[in-house]
Amino acid sequence: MIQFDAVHKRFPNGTTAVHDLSLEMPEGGVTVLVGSSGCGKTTTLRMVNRMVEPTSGTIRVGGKDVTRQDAAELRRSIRYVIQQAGLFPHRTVLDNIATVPLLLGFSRRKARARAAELLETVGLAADAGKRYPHQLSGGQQQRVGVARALAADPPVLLMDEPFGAVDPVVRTQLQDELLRLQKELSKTIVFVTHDVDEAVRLGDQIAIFRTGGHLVQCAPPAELLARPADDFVADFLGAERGLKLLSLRTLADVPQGPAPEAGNWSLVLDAANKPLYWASKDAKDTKAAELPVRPLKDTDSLLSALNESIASPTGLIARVDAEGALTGVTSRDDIHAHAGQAHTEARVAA
Ligand SMILES: Nc1ncnc2c1ncn2[C@@H]1O[C@H](COP(=O)(O)OP(=O)(O)OP(=O)(O)O)[C@@H](O)[C@H]1O
Repeated sequence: MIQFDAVHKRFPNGTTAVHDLSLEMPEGGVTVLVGSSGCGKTTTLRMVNRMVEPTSGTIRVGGKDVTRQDAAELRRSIRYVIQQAGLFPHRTVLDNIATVPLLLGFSRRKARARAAELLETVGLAADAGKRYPHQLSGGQQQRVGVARALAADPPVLLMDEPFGAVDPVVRTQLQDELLRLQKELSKTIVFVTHDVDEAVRLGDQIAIFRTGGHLVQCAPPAELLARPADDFVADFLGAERGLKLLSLRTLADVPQGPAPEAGNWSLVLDAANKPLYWASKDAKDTKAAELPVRPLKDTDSLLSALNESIASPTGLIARVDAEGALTGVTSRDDIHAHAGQAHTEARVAA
């Protein structure tokens, strides 16, 4: 657990970057810091491992006041991942990752073996290890950055806009990878981002700051979206807050029925019962004789389901199991009803 208790940071030029911050970041959870530019997110992050010293107040990691600990030692148990990955350009990827195990006293052979393992952990092919950072894409470099941070097996990871410099598709992949890793490793992660969707996706709790280093609200994503503390938070989360909330709910609880003949349309399956497309039985409708179907699994979100039900010519979504075989269909009305219920529940729980 990381605890901020009445922490204040005023820089020598008179700027107050963080104002009277009291905040708990639970062990093994992801706390995301968001807010407008210059609101003190990075300063907050950097105070955890003493890259910036607070002017007053106390920060404890695992119950220990950070100012009473040796800064170098502290930084070994708290790794820092930044946007451009911060790799050494003249060292191979493997050597970049092995840097930390070497510092920790591993032999060269063991350090490289550990680095090779980590390369695999973050989803990179073994041959990427022989390349130099500039020979990798931005997304791959970012994975190397994460692998290097994990090399010391630190209990705490500080991540400052780590996925800010990659395109949206790669960004989603990196977020998936982080969520997968986090399920296995349960690190205490503090993550700074400008992207509300990223915050909702990754955060166990989200702390929203406003200019002057004021914490406005800290809550789990569903609570924040259902009950923003004030207009600032509501504006920050955006007009589609309701839809964002649906991204947190899965289809698992939504009932499904057998695939009916839906008006002029029927769902065509292959031999393994996998949905292929919607087929029109109307001979005049030749232009739209076949329309694509995007089947969804129980783990898909209510937001994807809503989206798909709007796109579907029948208003029905096809539900499949892990192998992709049809399990049933769900109507747009059922999805709407569940979407409404998700909102009511979130408001009541908040
Ligand atoms: N070393 C410094 N000296 C003086 N002022 C600083 C220093 N570092 C940061 N600041 C100021 O403190 C405030 C908070 O900065 P910080 O970098 O923590 O904000 P941020 O929320 O991370 O911003 P961004 O989203 O733009 O990265 C800003 O007004 C910034 O200009």
